[in-house]
Parts: sequence; C-alpha cells; structure tokens
Amino acid sequence: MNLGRLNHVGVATPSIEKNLELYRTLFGAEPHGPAFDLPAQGVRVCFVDTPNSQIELIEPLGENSPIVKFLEKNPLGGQHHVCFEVPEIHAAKAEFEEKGARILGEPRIGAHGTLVFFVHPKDMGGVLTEIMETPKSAH
Ligand SMILES: CC[C@@H](C(=O)O)C(=O)SCCNC(=O)CCNC(=O)[C@H](O)C(C)(C)COP(=O)(O)OP(=O)(O)OC[C@H]1O[C@@H](n2cnc3c(N)ncnc32)[C@H](O)[C@@H]1OP(=O)(O)O
Ligand SMILES: [Co+2]
Repeated sequence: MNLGRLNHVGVATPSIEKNLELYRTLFGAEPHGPAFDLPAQGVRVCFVDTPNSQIELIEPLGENSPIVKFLEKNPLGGQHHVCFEVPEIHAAKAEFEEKGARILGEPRIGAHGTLVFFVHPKDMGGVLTEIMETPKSAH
C-alpha cells in the first residue's frame, strides 16, 4: 500500500470557537463551514482549509469522548492526529493488521462521510494515525 494524500491534521481543543479566533486573527483564515457534531465519534468538528490539506479542529462531545484524556494532559489543546487517505479501507485495515499494527476499533464513518480507522500511536512512532477511504467525488 502506498502512502496516500495527507487529508488533514487533527487538532484537539477545548473550544473550537476560541481556536477559530486564532486562525482568523493570525492567518485571516475562515472555517470551511460551520462546526458540526459527530456523536458516533464523540467529537464536535470544524475544518479550516489550507492550500494542500485541512486542519480538523475537534472538541469533546460528551464525557466519553476519545479526546477527554488528551485534553486533561494538554489543557490548551494540541496536535492530536494525522490522517492519510487510502483507496479501499478494508484492504488497508487487513494490511496494517497483517504487519502487526494495532487498529483501534472497527472502521466508522468519519467527518468526510467515508470510513475511517485509527492506528495506535505506540505502533506509529508516537503519532495517532487516522486512515480514511478517499471520497468517491475526489476520483
Ligand atoms: C472527526 C471524526 C474523525 C475524522 O473523521 O477525522 C476523527 O478524527 S475523531 C478523532 C478522535 N478519535 C480518536 O482519537 C479515536 C482513536 N483514539 C483512541 O482510541 C484513544 O484516544 C487512544 C489513542 C487509544 C488513547 O487512549 P486514551 O484512553 O484516550 O488515552 P491513554 O492516556 O490511555 O493513552 C494511551 C497512550 O497513548 C498516548 N496517546 C494518547 N493519545 C495520543 C495522541 N493523540 N497522540 C500520541 N499519543 C497519544 C498516551 O499518551 C498514552 O501513552 P503513555 O502515557 O506512554 O502510556
Ligand atoms: Co480526523
């Protein structure tokens, strides 16, 4: 499997609104669209476009959110994960597993409407890595 396009860098934050204010003030950047809830992933999400990728701002949604512990350790927020695209999610998952990388849960629908899964940071040099099926409209 080839390393696909960097789809986004995930940034955890206690407040999407406050983080957007930084992008506005320092870069003159506006969000791609309004923030929205993804209950299945336990996060509220908002994207900021860059010329070649996106910043994904994620705020906890509920006390069982997967980013609660991260924010306890990093109260200001911080870089949380990177996300690479693959053409076929189930083939990618099988290949990662065959190579011994731990996959966190089953593929789920992510913020772009396609299936995603996460590779444990301890099996990826300390970087939590999201693998995402390329949206069909991008072909
Ligand atoms: C918006 C939807 C979707 C999209 O479509 O883009 C998303 O991006 S959702 C993003 C949020 N979802 C997830 O992160 C799901 C996967 N994450 C998990 O399963 C867990 O968060 C985790 C990575 C297994 C961490 O478990 P947790 O219980 O939260 O914390 P621990 O303290 O037990 O962590 C264990 C170990 O891992 C280190 N760690 C935790 N998070 C990160 C991180 N983001 N980057 C690097 N390392 C991380 C943590 O420090 C612990 O290490 P040790 O202290 O050395 O044991
Ligand atoms: Co993500």
